[in-house]
Amino acid sequence: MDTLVVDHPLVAHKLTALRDERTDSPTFRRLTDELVTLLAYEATRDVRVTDITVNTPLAPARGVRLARPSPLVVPILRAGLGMLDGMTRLLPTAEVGFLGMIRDESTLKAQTYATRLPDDLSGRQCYVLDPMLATGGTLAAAIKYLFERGADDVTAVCLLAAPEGLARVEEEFKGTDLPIRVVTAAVDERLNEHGYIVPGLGDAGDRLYGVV
Ligand SMILES: O=P(O)(O)OC[C@H]1O[C@H](OP(=O)(O)OP(=O)(O)O)[C@H](O)[C@@H]1O
Ligand SMILES: O=c1cc[nH]c(=O)[nH]1
Ligand SMILES: [Mg+2]
Repeated sequence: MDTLVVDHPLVAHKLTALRDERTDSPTFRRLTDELVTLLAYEATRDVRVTDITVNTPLAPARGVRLARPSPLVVPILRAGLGMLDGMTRLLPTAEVGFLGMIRDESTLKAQTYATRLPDDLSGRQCYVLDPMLATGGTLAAAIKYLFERGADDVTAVCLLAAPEGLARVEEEFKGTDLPIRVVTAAVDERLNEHGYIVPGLGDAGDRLYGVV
């Protein structure tokens, strides 16, 4: 598994504002959207393209277009929804599939409560969106699900990751040669006793959409 921490002053600036407990929901949603666009630029560095030629008003020019089948973007509900627009702004022709997952806050185990994805993901490049990679249980289950359906390349785009979560995902897929990448704005210090990322930014879903 490859991990890329996007080192850029604009990313750091927006992430700092996102962490601030005084940031309200509308601002949190806007900052998430802006941050994802910056992360998506790095996350799509290996997006597959096909060589094509177009005619300019002067002459033929060689270039590329996104290869088919188009990439599949998979936000993990609920918090991952806050990242969808920022990602599809860069990949407007991508298809979007949905995975609804929630972590049981007493056992910290992830449960899947909704799936809406193509059955056959053979040959698909997938981009999983979830702001928080904490224990890694949610992301590991999501990646497993996509590979079981035939995906051959998965990139996860996160806002924050914990070292424990990165180690867990790495461990789960150790010994396989499945291409997995995690792109994140930062790797924080640790998890606390409740499985929250410290210093983190709190509960991303609640900060985006309110406490339910
Ligand atoms: O790495 P893990 O320990 O599995 O935790 C991370 C998960 O927790 C959060 O979702 P949550 O379960 O709070 O659902 P929500 O998006 O509906 O708030 C977050 O968005 C991840 O999906
Ligand atoms: O820090 C954390 C951990 C899990 N889920 C969140 O939203 N935040
Ligand atoms: Mg939540």
